[in-house]
Amino acid sequence: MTVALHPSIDNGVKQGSGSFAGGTLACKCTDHQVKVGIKGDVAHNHACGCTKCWKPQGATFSVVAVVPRQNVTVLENGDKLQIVDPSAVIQRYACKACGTHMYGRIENKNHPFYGLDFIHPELFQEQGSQAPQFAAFVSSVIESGVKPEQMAGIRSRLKEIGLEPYDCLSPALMDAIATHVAKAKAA
Ligand SMILES: N[C@@H](CCC(=O)N[C@@H](CSCO)C(=O)NCC(=O)O)C(=O)O
Ligand SMILES: [Zn+2]
Ligand SMILES: [Zn+2]
Repeated sequence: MTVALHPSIDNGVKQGSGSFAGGTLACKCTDHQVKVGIKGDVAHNHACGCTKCWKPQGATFSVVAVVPRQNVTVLENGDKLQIVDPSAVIQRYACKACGTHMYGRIENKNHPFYGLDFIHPELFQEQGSQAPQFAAFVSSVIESGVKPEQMAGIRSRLKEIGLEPYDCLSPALMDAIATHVAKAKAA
């Protein structure tokens, strides 16, 4: 049986249009949906195996990307949003009724990713946003109950669909973090 990763990539990774102008994220409620407007395309879209990123029912990975925080606007039913864990680096705003994470925000101005919000592109009502580029925090799925002996199959399936598996972030993002830290130390 094929390993299930996430419904939006289990049948293969669908490439983005390359000209996605933005759209609206909607939560899973059947009425009074929380809606969040996003300007422009997402960046660094990836499958994430960490325990903190929101996954739809039954998924092993989340699919999460970043956008500039000024490109994120709560459009409807923002009163249903609450921060999942105020002590986390990424403050994830979730719908109180259905649990869907609508956006995650970093408030620490010294964090390498300050200024970027984390969103889940599968919640777009529109098609064409950037496709996932890699898989991050792959070993972390064990923390959610995946057996270590399943990891070879999971990594193999990720590679098969074109998502290189990493146990932290991609080399490019890890380099960006290290560069930020080095500059902060030098200052
Ligand atoms: N093993 C841990 C890893 C959690 C973790 O460090 N997650 C990253 C990536 S989330 C999006 O890629 C992170 O930056 N977390 C900060 C936060 O979640 O606030 C686990 O699985 O929990
Ligand atoms: Zn909801
Ligand atoms: Zn994550």
